[in-house]
Amino acid sequence: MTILLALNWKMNKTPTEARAWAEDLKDKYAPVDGVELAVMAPALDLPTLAANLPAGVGYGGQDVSAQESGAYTGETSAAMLKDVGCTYAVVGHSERRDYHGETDETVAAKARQAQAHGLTPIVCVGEKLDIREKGEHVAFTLRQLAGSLSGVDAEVVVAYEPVWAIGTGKTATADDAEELAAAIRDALRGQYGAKADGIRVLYGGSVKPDNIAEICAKPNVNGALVGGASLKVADVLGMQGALQ
Ligand SMILES: O=C(CO)COP(=O)(O)O
Repeated sequence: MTILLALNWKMNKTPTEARAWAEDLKDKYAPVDGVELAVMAPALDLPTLAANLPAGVGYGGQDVSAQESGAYTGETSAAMLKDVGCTYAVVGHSERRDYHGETDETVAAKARQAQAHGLTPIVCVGEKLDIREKGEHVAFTLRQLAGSLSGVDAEVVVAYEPVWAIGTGKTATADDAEELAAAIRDALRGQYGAKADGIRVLYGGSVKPDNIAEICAKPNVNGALVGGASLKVADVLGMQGALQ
C-alpha cells in the first residue's frame, strides 16, 4: 500500500506564505516510489496550492461542512473543496472536537458528505492522556472510530492521533502506534471486510524526520499526519527521504 504523508498545516500560512512554500517545494521535490504527499491547508490557501504545487502532490481541506450548501455562515462545503481540486478532507481532528464541540455523529456526517463529493475523508481519532493512563486507550479509540465511521464507506483514511502526543514533542513509540493501528485494522475488518486491508491507517503526533521511518515501518501503519514538521519544506523532504 502506498504510504501517505499528510501534512496538516493547521492555522498557519497566509496565501502568500503558502505560495512561497509550494514554489520552494517545486524547486526541490522529486517523487519517491510508494510515498504519496498531500497538504491539508487552510481553505484560503487551497487555490494557491492548486496553482503552485508540483505535479503529483495532492491537497485537501482541514475540515468540511456536514451540510450540502446554504445558510451555514463560515462553513466550507465539500463541493467547494472538490471544485478547487482537493482529493482529501480531514474530519474530526482533536482540535475540532475540543474547540468546536464536534461529536462522533458530526464527524461521521462530515465524512459522508466528503465522500458524496468524491473526496477521501481522513477521519481522526485518539485518546487524551487521562484515558491512556487508565489503560482505556484502545477501547476509547475504537468507540470513537465506530461512531465516526457510521455510514461511511471504505474510501476513507483513518488517522490515529493520541491527543497527548500532538504538538508536545512526546511521540508515541512505534509499538504504541502499531498497537492502535492493529486494533483499528481489526475494527475496519469488522465494518468493511476484506476492503479493510486497503484502508490506510496513519499515525499522528510529533512525527518528524528522525522518527517517521520507524513508525511507518510497522505493519499496520500506512503513513503519518504531520503538524509542526509540515511547515518547513526541509522537514517535509527529510520525512519523505526517510521513507525511501
Ligand atoms: O495534530 C497533528 C496532525 O494533525 C500532529 O501535530 P504535531 O505533528 O505538531 O504533533
